[in-house]
Amino acid sequence: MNDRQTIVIKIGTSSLTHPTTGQLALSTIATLVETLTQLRQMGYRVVLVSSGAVGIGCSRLNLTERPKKMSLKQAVAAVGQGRLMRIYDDLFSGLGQAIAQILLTRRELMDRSCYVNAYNTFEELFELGVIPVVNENDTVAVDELKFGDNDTLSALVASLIEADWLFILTDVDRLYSADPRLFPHAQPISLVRWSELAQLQVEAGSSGSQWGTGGMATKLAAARIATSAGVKMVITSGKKPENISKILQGEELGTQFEPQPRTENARKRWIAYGLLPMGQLYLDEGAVKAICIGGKSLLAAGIINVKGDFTASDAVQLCDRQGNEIARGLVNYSSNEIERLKGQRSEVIPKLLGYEGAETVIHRDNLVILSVSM
Ligand SMILES: Nc1ncnc2c1ncn2[C@@H]1O[C@H](COP(=O)(O)OP(=O)(O)O)[C@@H](O)[C@H]1O
Ligand SMILES: N[C@@H](CCC(=O)OP(=O)(O)O)C(=O)O
Repeated sequence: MNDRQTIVIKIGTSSLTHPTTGQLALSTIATLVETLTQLRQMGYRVVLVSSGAVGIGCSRLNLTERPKKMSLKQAVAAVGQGRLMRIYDDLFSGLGQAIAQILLTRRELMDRSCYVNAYNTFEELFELGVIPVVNENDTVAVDELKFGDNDTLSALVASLIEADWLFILTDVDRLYSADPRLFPHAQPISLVRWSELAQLQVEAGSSGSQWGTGGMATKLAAARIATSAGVKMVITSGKKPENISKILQGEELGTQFEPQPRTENARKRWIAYGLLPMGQLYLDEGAVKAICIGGKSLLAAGIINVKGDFTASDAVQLCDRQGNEIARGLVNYSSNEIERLKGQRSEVIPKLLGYEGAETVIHRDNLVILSVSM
């Protein structure tokens, strides 16, 4: 019973194309389309995040390796994205399923009004019975504003639309203790509990093919984002898209990542995952306990170090003394001001800054806990 659950499916280049020739894996794509159409008809709200623009663009232009120069990669992606959507629209249309193209850059998720607008657009598409097909807008995404990989993009989209599931389809059947291509005795991992994820130790090497980008490291980063936002994430084989339906029916396939209970509202999720942090604040043990356990605001007295160059209202990462990220938040002061305030009691802020500023460095309403490293 899905009671209109929302599922996001990400499929990587390594599943969409042949690892050596770069040719399209048409049977895999067709099975994926059939599976997603069936799920949509069952009442699920379905989003497909699809890589492949660069890989398919290379194939179309007879390039034998993935471009390295940014401008060439963007040009090749522009060629491939059109063909990718043509392939999807031909197959989905054959089953009577309408699709939409959504191209995103980090910028769209950083601006609060854009974040809300993107959420509303997805909601309208779901009401129309459409399956959105999402990719990074490679043609315009510049380095400092790229998601970089579609594992991260898919996790941020799943958080944005408050998805119940995120399926990451790749060219291995699950996460292993090390790359099974290189370590034949690597141990399969079937379940990762929320409390284990922060300390999970695996050899998460790079991509298994020249066409992939993320490798397993970006999939673990995606798992941290998704599960923190209350989304259950599964890594499973892209060669068997039908596994999605089996997993939704309770079969324990692939690697399943347990989500933390969804407690944060949309605004706090935007703070935690939509914004790019512009710096770091390092806290002493008392401050970590106050914000993680006590749910309190961050005061200057608990700050031991500041890194980065940011202004008031920017997003920053909050780290413990060892540098482990524990939270994110919107600051009330610039990095230069916090450098002067750190370690000081709130009463002396007006004297130190020469004006009556906020009593807190980050108010608890603008603070999102990501993990508790006590
Ligand atoms: N610990 C690990 N467990 C499983 N696969 C791993 C691990 N470390 C590295 N890999 C490699 O990651 C690859 C999947 O990443 P990638 O090639 O980027 O796929 P995609 O294109 O689907 O994102 C696998 O083919 C595998 O070779
Ligand atoms: N936007 C890029 C995505 C790159 C990417 O993340 O690829 P992959 O690691 O195969 O999921 C493309 O479409 O090629």
